[in-house]
Amino acid sequence: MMNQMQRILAARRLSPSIIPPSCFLHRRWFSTSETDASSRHQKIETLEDKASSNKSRITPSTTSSLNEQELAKFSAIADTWWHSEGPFKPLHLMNPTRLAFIRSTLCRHFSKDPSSARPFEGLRLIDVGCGGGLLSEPLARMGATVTGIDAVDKNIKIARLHADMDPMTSTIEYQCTTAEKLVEEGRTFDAVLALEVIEHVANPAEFCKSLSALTIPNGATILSTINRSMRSYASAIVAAEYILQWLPKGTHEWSSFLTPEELTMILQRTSVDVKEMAGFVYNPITGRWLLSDDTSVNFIAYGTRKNDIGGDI
Ligand SMILES: C[S@@+](CC[C@H](N)C(=O)[O-])C[C@H]1O[C@@H](n2cnc3c(N)ncnc32)[C@H](O)[C@@H]1O
Ligand SMILES: [Mg+2]
Repeated sequence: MMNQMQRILAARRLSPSIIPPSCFLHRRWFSTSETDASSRHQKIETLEDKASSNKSRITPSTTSSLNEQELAKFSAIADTWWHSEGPFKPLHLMNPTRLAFIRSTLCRHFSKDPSSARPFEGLRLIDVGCGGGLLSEPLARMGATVTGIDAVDKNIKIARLHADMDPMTSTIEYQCTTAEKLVEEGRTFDAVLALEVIEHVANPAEFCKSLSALTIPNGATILSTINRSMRSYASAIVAAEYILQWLPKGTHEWSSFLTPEELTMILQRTSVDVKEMAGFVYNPITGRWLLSDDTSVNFIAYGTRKNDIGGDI
């Protein structure tokens, strides 16, 4: 019998029919100066041409993913990464739920035993935008060889200090750098994860291009973010920042959010096929996050990187 997780994942398996027409594209997929329809259209075609003419090798991104204003927000609260009641409380609470999705999808993808204590043994994972290492640490405990990168040096210092307190996590390679720089260095990983990062980068399409280039052919890519919906405005911004004050005011820009369809399309253009998606739903009574098929606010996506000859695993 299917358990709840399997049912959700099966329900969210994506078909190409959900890909929206280009008229629904969000302006932030493209550089902010290019807002007129014709230049947008040209940019889509250029991306498509590149994708089809060079499926096997994604050219490194020439655009920086850094948004200095966003980075300053994280730098200002870097000391609080491991305060479970501080500004990162929602991420602490979300961790078991997102790890359940990651364990389930990566174990299936790499034919690993999900009931093993160290199912990720032998896998090289990168946690892009790792912050203080909330995700990198459990991934290392699950046996993965983990690289954690973040554009904020203070975050990396905190992450390293914290990881060094436990021999299981002291093996994590932390670096203050960006995905695009690692692409230039020719680094690749079995799986690339970027959780709650894309809504803070300067150019989501270029950022995804770098994530794809960091993923080995037939590897896995996992991203989580916040949907651009009326519900997310009410809960992720009004409630979380102004009413409950879980997050500092101004943490999120609603217009920077991507819908699941937009994220799917961006990833598809960078040779990553989104296979599964799930929503995270907060239960205010239990104080827990649950995996759900409701992707209207928080959601997570798992995709596979096409292989060099254009096929899929
Ligand atoms: C909301 S936090 C998420 C942290 C971590 N991924 C997690 O979920 O626990 C976003 C992180 O992304 C980092 N970041 C933002 N833009 C980045 C970029 N272009 N390259 C690398 N890191 C970035 C920030 O410094 C911050 O630590
Ligand atoms: Mg965020």
